Amino acid sequence: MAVYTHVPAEEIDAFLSRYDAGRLVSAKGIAEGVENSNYLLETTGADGNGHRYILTLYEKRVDEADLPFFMDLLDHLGARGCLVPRFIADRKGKRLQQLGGRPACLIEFLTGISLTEPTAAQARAAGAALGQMHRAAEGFERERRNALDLAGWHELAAKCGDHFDEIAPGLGQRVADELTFLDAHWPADLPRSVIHADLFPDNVLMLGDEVTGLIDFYFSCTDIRAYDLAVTHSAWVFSNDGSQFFANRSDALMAGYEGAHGLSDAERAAFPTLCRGAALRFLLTRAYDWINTPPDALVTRKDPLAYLRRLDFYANVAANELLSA
Ligand SMILES: Nc1ncnc2c1ncn2[C@@H]1O[C@H](COP(=O)(O)OP(=O)(O)OP(=O)(O)O)[C@@H](O)[C@H]1O
Ligand SMILES: N[C@@H](CCO)C(=O)O
Repeated sequence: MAVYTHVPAEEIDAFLSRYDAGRLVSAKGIAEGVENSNYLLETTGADGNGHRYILTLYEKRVDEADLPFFMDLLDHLGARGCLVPRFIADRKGKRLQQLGGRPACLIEFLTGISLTEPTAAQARAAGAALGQMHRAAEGFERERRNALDLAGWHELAAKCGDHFDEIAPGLGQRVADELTFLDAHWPADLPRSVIHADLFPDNVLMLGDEVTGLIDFYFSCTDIRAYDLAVTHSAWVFSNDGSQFFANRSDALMAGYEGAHGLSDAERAAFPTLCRGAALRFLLTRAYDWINTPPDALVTRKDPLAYLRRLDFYANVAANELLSA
């Protein structure tokens, strides 16, 4: 589920009256996602022909002060041909509103479905879309620190403290050892740019093998560009529980990215380490949520061990198994 804030239809209709968007026909809470409250709105449309929008109410992890960064980024990417949803302005030009006591935005609806089990062809298309996004991001001047960088992982690990071993015996020591490895090996001088930082299959809308939209930029930030590919790799090329690695998906994702953007020798050399960092990042956020979300909460907790398995894989794999020729 992801509707934390329930807003009556009359309030949504009144909210819509500030926009050239028509009147509300229906509002449905969207079950997918865990971070924010999302509604799919059907309206009569400004021209009476009917229109769909996404209404997002920002919950715990999105800081309202960051929203202008995300808005400017999606404007920049959209203007350069990326299929990303724009934030819609009301008649006074305002895009950030308040609704149900939360910061709220009306957002362009994109068609397509989120995948749960991508094929190799779909992984190739996702790799290409990420590469195109990185190209389109060139020249974007704004910066946002990645709160979930190596320093952030240390902070998160310290917050989980003794609770790691409640998830799996020995997990605390494994995380500590991995942080020691990454402190010693994390690359310092690779190209940086704005990155998506969470391009999981559920954040890529597709029709068949074609990407129709990249969504959920709420972790986007400035960091090592190839780390974005490592995050995407960790999310697209394993079974959900992390126990199986699919070489065909991995080769396709990497080939898709290389065709659209390319990797330097230094980025290729650092790629296995970047993947270890990506696996640790999601292991840590999932472990933190696991420890801090009651088992009977409405939201489904994501399994941290699915990312421990990926971490083990990346720590042992030969680099050439990850990098297509
Ligand atoms: N612009 C859009 N167009 C069409 N559907 C969208 C759009 N934005 C969101 N959705 C739908 O809403 C769902 C949840 O959106 P989103 O992933 O942004 O939520 P979230 O709570 O921020 O999620 P997450 O847990 O992935 O961080 C998506 O899986 C998708 O089905
Ligand atoms: N993509 C994240 C959750 C949302 O950021 C995960 O699967 O852990």
